[in-house]
Amino acid sequence: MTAPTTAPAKIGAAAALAQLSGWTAADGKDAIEKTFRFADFNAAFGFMTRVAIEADKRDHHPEWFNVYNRVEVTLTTHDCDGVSERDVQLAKFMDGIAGG
Ligand SMILES: C[C@H](O)[C@H](O)[C@H]1CNC2=NC(N)=NC(=O)C2=N1
Repeated sequence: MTAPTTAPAKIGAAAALAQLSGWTAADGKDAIEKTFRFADFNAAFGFMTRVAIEADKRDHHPEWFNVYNRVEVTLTTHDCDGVSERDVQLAKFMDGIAGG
């Protein structure tokens, strides 16, 4: 794990969504959300495992909820109490490995 040394700048959900596809703004807090669907639990959990390893390397972790083949993800940055570029980068990583 590599801890970031400076707090990230808050860019807000709208600025993040302008750089992403399939993500939406969360209700009630500055965060972005996406629901990923996979062929089965094995594929969903494989995705979560790959994301978990990368997220820990980045010291930037998702909120998520999994049932069978569905993974609901919420990204926000606690360190700036809103969406930062770190969320955009993690969202792009997830999109890149999710396929489809
Ligand atoms: C101490 C540790 O570096 C911080 O709490 C990290 C951990 N993971 C994190 N994850 C997210 N999503 N936002 C953060 O601000 C954050 N901060």
